[in-house]
Amino acid sequence: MPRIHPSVPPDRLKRETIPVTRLAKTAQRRATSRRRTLRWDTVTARGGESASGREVDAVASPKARASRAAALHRRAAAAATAAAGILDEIRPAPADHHRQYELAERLRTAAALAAPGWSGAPLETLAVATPPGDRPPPFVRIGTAAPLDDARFPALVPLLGSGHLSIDTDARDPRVAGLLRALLLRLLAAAPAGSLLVRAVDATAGTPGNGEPTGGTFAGFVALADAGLLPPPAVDVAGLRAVLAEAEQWAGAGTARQRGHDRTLLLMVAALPAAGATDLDRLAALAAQGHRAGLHLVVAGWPPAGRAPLPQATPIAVRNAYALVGDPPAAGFSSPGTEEPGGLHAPVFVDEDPPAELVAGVCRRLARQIEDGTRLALTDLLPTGDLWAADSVDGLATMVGDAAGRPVSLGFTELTPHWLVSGRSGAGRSAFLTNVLFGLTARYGPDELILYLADLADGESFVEFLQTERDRSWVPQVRTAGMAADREYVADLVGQLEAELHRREEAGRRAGGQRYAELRQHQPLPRIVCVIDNVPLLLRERDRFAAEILGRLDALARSARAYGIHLVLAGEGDLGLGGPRDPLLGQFPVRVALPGGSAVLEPTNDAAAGLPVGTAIVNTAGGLGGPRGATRGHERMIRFPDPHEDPDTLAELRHRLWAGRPEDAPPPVVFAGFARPLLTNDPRYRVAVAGRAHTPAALLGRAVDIRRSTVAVPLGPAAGRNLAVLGRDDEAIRLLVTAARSTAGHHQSARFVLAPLADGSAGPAAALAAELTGRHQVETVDVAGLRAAMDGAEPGYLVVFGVDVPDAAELPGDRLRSLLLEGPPAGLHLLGWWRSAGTLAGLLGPEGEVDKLTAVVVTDVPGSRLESLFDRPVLWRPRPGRAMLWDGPGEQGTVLVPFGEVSAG
Ligand SMILES: Nc1ncnc2c1ncn2[C@@H]1O[C@H](COP(=O)(O)OP(=O)(O)OP(=O)(O)O)[C@@H](O)[C@H]1O
Repeated sequence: MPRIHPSVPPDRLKRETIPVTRLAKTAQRRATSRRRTLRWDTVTARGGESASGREVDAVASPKARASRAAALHRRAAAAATAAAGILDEIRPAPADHHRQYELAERLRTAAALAAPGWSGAPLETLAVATPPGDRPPPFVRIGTAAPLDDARFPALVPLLGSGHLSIDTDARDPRVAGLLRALLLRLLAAAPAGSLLVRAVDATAGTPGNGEPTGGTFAGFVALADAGLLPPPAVDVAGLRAVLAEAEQWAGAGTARQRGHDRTLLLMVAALPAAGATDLDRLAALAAQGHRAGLHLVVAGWPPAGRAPLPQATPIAVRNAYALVGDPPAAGFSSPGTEEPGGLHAPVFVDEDPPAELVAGVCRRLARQIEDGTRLALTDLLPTGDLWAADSVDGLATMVGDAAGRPVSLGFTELTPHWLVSGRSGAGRSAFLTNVLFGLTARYGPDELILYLADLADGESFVEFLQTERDRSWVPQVRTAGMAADREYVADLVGQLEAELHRREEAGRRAGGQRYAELRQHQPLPRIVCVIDNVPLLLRERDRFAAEILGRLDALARSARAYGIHLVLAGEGDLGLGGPRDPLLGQFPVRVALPGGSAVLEPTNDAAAGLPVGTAIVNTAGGLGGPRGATRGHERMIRFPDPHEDPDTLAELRHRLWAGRPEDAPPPVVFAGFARPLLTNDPRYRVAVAGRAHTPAALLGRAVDIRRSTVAVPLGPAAGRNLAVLGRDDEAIRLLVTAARSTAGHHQSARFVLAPLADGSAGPAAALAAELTGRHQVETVDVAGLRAAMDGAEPGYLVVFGVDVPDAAELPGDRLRSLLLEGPPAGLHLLGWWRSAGTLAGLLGPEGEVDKLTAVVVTDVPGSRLESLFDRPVLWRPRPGRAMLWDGPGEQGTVLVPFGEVSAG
């Protein structure tokens, strides 16, 4: 049985707390005698149980009896009011100063033992860093008891683990509000983080008649809401009922031990709303039972009119200057049997409002500790059993996070084939996608799942899935990955998916109209997931290219769903895909809104407003909302882990996946838009220098495509097999040099005539000559020498730096033209650099068709200036590190990354 001052027997406390002054003694005697009178009167008025009362009643008429009863009642009420006033003024006074001091000293010592630190020390001695105890505190301080002005001790009450507390005045009285805040702060700060959950009822909070929202009594504790420790208070009867229902569930679940956890639920009622009798009954019933099940109540404003004291509660009565503390449940401040229960015989000055910064600091500390303690890890989203245990015939599914403690799974099926993921930069989009991709690759093996990954934003993406310098492992389901990808890369990726879709449709048709699941019975047909991040960069230009790719995505999304091909489009805002009614969006029923990602939800759905990083709204009905507050079966708010928090786990998982790969599995083909390919590393160049290439070719760079194809201009014996490099920048000169160098790589020995006609070209030409000399015949010539070489028609390569410089005017156009046409069949090819499109276009015959004369690679000349050359609109926006090649009739052009500079040796 809990006692307030364990080292001091309660009867002693009572006996030794004696009135001190004569005046006080007299006052107390008067009060006692008045109290007796009052009791007699009250009994008479209620039941007429005195002998005299019964006699009078026997002879009087009912009317007279009624009016006498009313008079008695009025008298009794007046006497009660007067007595309360007098009692209020009387402070129980101690009798013997010396013993009072001694006793107070002993009680202080006892209190320090019973309620150390947060639960009992003066608030001004506590700081945010003051450590909590190792369990919720059984006693808590409510203020300072002062039997004498200078003999004080902490007033403690038993609460958690044993009973409740009621206060006769609610939090509209600022002293009560302060006491409640102090009490709550002490309890929360003293208990280990997360061991004490609080629910609050506060009719002073909410939006009162003036329309101004108020945070109410516990506004300062708001930081605990996100941590789930103290949700916003119930402000009305509906809220009260919800809290009561939760508390009843808690209490109904049995003792903490039976529930299997040792958390305590504290229900703080700061001010009751206009509750009905049933609500009050429920509250009283909870008090009667709850303390055995780890539910404790602090109810301010109890008892309401006509109600009994709160069961199992220590009552506090607030008076003008101090409070009176009644006996705790099942334990008096006096020894049982010695005297009638009378509570603590000393006035108590209740704790004042704690400093706001102390409250805020403690709440932040708790929220942080809870967050740290409940933070999810990537491993929480991974399967617990074997890797690759799932099959994808009916769809793919993976855990994407947790909603209120329950795992949330999201999938790719025919009904939910494609996803849109939106969030502002830094909102955890990569984190979310990384979780999803690892979740999938851990569940579905390479024969069940293939991944294509692309990110249009600058920077390294998806590196966790790819080989790096230090770690040569990779995730075997990944076929290709494009980082800092150009839009041409994405167009090629879409082309790859279109081709695969076509292949699957064809197979289905050939098999008599079979769909995916049936087709899989005869052939391996992994599901394909293609993730494209930063989609707005794909559509930024709003030109023909963007319109075309949107149309292709739409068509792909429509048909691919039935053939196991799935798209995840991610980025900021609405991803540039158009308004919510855009038909393309209809193909994407799954919407994931990260912080700042509301645009992928319906405009009226504000579920994603104010999300913190690490959370998302997952909606499987195209972003559709629903009535506010209603449960939405199609929508969840999830928390998800930051997978990069534990790089070791990521690396370990990648190694496990890699170790399980099929023997011949090639690593993913990686395109990094910010990197320069090197000629010496190029597979086609290596084949050439090994003497295994059939036709000589000028190698220019790597295409911006998913295969990273080498961009080559074959220089066979057909008319027009020449190369014109068009541009004014250094890139153009470098391209010419690379073309010559790579062509040389195809020959054991060949003849190269270098003509550095343009200013500044002598240096590159000399370097090239030095490189080629030894193995090849190299001549460096001027215009006259070039003309001679043209006329001589000896097989070889004419490498001309500046075909259209003024000096070269001596080269007649018709001679050049016939060289381009007739030279190659005779083994003489021109690799020439032009600075403007006009002179090159001047070589065209009346029928145009530049491809008959030469392949053209362009650097910094925009498409609008190329129309005269190609005789059609050309889509080319020059940009650093990129060039475009047209080789062949009607060619759309291939965007390439030219090889970087490095010696061919
Ligand atoms: N679940 C999470 N919980 C807490 N922090 C997270 C979580 N996920 C990501 N973060 C943090 O948020 C920051 C941004 O994460 P991430 O790189 O995934 O975002 P992003 O939206 O892809 O950003 P960007 O577009 O700028 O690359 C990182 O510092 C990361 O550590």
